[in-house]
Amino acid sequence: MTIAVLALQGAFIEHEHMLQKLGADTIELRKAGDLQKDFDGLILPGGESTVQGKLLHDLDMFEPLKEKICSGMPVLATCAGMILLASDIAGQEESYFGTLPMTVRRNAYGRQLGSFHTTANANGIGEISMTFIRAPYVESVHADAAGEKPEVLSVVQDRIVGVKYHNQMAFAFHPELDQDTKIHETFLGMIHK
Ligand SMILES: NC(=O)CC[C@H](N)C(=O)O
Repeated sequence: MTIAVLALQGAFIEHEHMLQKLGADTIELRKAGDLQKDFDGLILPGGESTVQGKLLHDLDMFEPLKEKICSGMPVLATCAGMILLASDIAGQEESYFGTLPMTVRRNAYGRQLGSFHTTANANGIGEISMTFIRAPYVESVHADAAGEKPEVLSVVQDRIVGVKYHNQMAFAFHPELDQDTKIHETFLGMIHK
């Protein structure tokens, strides 16, 4: 099983290490040509969504990646990655892939509480440790054209921080920075080879 990790900016190496620990092969997506390679799942890491969004367009990777997500490629998105998937970003005109019907709010915990650590439950995954770094949260999940809403997986401080919608799973925190491999294991379980 080969997982492609978007490696333009941010915390991608940590995802690769975690996947390798679980026995998956990894490749890095750095340029449009890398999208020709064979892979079974995609990771959109944390970092800075505005920078990642701009690079995706500049490098002509945006449309082909969006197509893969729309055609069912399993995706695990963390933090900035979650912002890239959201159909709506509060207070901001621009959105990116827009494949996950929800409104996210960026840098939503204020300056003082920009980074924090907690432990909470994620439905179907279990109790996990969560590291938030200038994290977004999900303000609301929306019904799609078929009337279906993303499943809320996790809530911290009354805010939605984990969702699943068909092939897309997104978290506001950084599971790759903790020892716990449960989220990555669950993601690999979404891939049927
Ligand atoms: N740790 C992160 O990925 C932070 C996300 C970042 N604040 C953004 O808006 O893109």
